[in-house]
Amino acid sequence: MSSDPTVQPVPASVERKVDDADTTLQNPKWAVVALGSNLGNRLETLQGAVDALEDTPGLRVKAVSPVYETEPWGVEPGSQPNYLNAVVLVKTTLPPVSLLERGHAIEEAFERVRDERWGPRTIDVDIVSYQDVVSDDPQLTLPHPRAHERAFVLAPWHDVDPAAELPGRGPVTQLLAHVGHAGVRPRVDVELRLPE
Ligand SMILES: Nc1ncnc2c1ncn2[C@@H]1O[C@H](COP(=O)(O)OP(=O)(O)OP(=O)(O)O)[C@@H](O)[C@H]1O
Ligand SMILES: Nc1nc2c(c(=O)[nH]1)N=C(CO)CN2
Repeated sequence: MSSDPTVQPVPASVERKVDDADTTLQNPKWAVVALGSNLGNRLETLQGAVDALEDTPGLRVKAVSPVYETEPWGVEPGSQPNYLNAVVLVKTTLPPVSLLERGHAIEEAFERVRDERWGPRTIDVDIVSYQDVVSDDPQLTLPHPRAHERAFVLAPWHDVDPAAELPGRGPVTQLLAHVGHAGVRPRVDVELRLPE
């Protein structure tokens, strides 16, 4: 019994939202993040992005792939410098859109300039997949709509998780066998550190 007029009942919709948030916080999800750089000190920038991801509240970097030297995909051959690419496996309590926002903030921190489609960039942070979420929202399409055709994503991902599957597309092993390794080669002379 409450006679205090300032105590309002909590609406069921608010209770549900709080419960959902609690469930998310107790239930970290796996996500796969692809990193690419073809301007500036590419390796330093990739490491900076890995460290910035790890510095994110609610996110832990669980695995960092080998680094690949890759030919620019989707543009005129020779029109851009080669990329360094890598893939990072993370466990996070952030919802997908917050993970995307964090990726954009990291791109901004590295002064990425967006002018042309698939233009050269200091850093690109793409959300390849978020658990088994499938979404065709253009702001955040999951899995990434072009990941299945990109050896520069599939090869490093396969290295850190050979049993991985791309939701709706199938096992990464099969997708990689289909696209082949042309234009991507492991850079065994360099590596990214898994933050401590
Ligand atoms: N899975 C995703 N990961 C990252 N961005 C996404 C994703 N799905 C949709 N987007 C949207 O795509 C927009 C453009 O992203 P970006 O500039 O990184 O594209 P891009 O890297 O040049 O090309 P691509 O999308 O082919 O990798 C972003 O602002 C973002 O809202
Ligand atoms: N090799 C390579 N090519 C690309 C890359 C990339 O990361 N690596 N990213 C692109 C836009 O996301 C377009 N083309």
